[in-house]
Amino acid sequence: MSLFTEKKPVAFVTRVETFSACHRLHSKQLDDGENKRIFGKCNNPNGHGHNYKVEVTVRGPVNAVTGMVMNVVDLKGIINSVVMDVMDHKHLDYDVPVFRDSNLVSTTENVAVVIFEGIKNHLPDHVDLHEIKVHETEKNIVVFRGDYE
Ligand SMILES: Nc1nc2c(c(=O)[nH]1)N=C([C@H](O)[C@H](O)COP(=O)(O)OP(=O)(O)OP(=O)(O)O)CN2
Ligand SMILES: [Zn+2]
Repeated sequence: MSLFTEKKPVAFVTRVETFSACHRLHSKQLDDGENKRIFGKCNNPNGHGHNYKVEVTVRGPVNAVTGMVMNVVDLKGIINSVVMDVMDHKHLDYDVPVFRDSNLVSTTENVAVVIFEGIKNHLPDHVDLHEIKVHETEKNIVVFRGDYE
């Protein structure tokens, strides 16, 4: 079988970016005691910071002419506008509208969901957003693939 003559290969492409941000785990839906009990030291009003690593993985057919699912330069531009411009060197709870103006707690789970929802509609029609992986620390990592219960 020769390449591309019978079936189009489908590939996954990942772009990695890092950003620095601070936050505090605190739910507006809970009182101070419950916040302290659930979030412990992470509820400290002074907040704390992380160097987040975000892996954005898209899935699509490899174009027979360009050899690409999509140009990673274009993917980088999308990540810059959705993630870097919005979250880098920011306080997630006070500076990022989706957290500031809602009841969302700035957990890594919610950061991953926010990034997924922000990126998915910017992709070309033939490309799907497969996965967002957010490393809050080297030990704490969350994956979101767009699944809802
Ligand atoms: N399910 C989640 N649990 C926690 C999250 C989260 O996003 N999702 N986040 C935190 C805190 O933000 C905290 O920064 C991480 O806590 P921790 O792992 O305790 O961080 P340390 O660096 O202190 O960990 P060490 O064990 O000392 O290395 C908490 N929970
Ligand atoms: Zn934290």
